[in-house]
Amino acid sequence: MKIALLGYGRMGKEIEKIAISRGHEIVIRKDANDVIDITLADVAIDFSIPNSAFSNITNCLNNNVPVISGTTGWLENYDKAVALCKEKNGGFIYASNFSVGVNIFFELNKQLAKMMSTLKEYNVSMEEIHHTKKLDAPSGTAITLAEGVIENTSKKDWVLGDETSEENSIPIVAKRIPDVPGTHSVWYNSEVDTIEIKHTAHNRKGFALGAVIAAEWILDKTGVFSMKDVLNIS
Ligand SMILES: NC(=O)C1=CN([C@@H]2O[C@H](COP(=O)(O)OP(=O)(O)OC[C@H]3O[C@@H](n4cnc5c(N)ncnc54)[C@H](OP(=O)(O)O)[C@@H]3O)[C@@H](O)[C@H]2O)C=CC1
Ligand SMILES: O=C(O)C1=N[C@H](C(=O)O)C[C@H](O)C1
Repeated sequence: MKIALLGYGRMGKEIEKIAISRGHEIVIRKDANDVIDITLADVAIDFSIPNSAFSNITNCLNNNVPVISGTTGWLENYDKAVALCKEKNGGFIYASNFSVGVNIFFELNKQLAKMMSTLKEYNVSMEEIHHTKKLDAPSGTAITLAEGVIENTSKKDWVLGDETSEENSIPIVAKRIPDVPGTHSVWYNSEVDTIEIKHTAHNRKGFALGAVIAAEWILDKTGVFSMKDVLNIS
């Protein structure tokens, strides 16, 4: 499969290694100002920056190239990307986190939220820790975790910061520490105890492998999908 890497930074380079090891060819490596012909690729994988993800995705969909996006911090335009994908009968997957482990963790988080939903003595909060080069906060993964809690409890939204006076908001603390690939914790605190679930990425290989698996999976499909579809998690 001929792959376009839209974003050739930390993730683009990690994806390249895994894609080549699985027998694929990288035909485009695009950074900020590079002009490319996306039609050279069978599939595109976008791990770029918040300001460029949407234009990269629309370029793919307008040219009938299925696209996987892992870029975070651009979701104000997600619905427009979905609409364009449907209009063009294209293929599109966005995931805030492509690793198998985090996608299992997302399901665990939803199950736990369901179990905690009637226990009013517990307060839910979250923390995400990433490297200091990260542009967005909170992380896309933390937002997905918060959405999982909101779907299953009376919580209505999330706020960035360690405290909220809003009973219906989930506080998310974002910490930046050199070289941390990504650590996410969800806590339920009561006066008597704490329940904690935590996912720690040891490196970027899991994100990259998930993105390549998603690209292989979408090649012969049209529609808007999630990593849950790719991994067949029920
Ligand atoms: N969903 C997931 O599983 C994961 C998501 N991410 C997300 O992926 C994104 C990238 O992360 P990471 O690789 O660490 O970041 P990097 O900063 O290392 O890489 C981003 C790259 O995008 C390039 N870029 C800038 N503008 C454009 C453009 N218009 N088109 C294509 N590329 C462009 C930058 O080039 P230049 O240097 O020239 O500006 C840079 O090389 C982030 O949003 C991050 O949050 C990260 C890990 C996992
Ligand atoms: O920027 C990163 O590095 C990461 N970003 C994603 C996010 O915002 O959740 C996924 C992963 O945690 C690494």
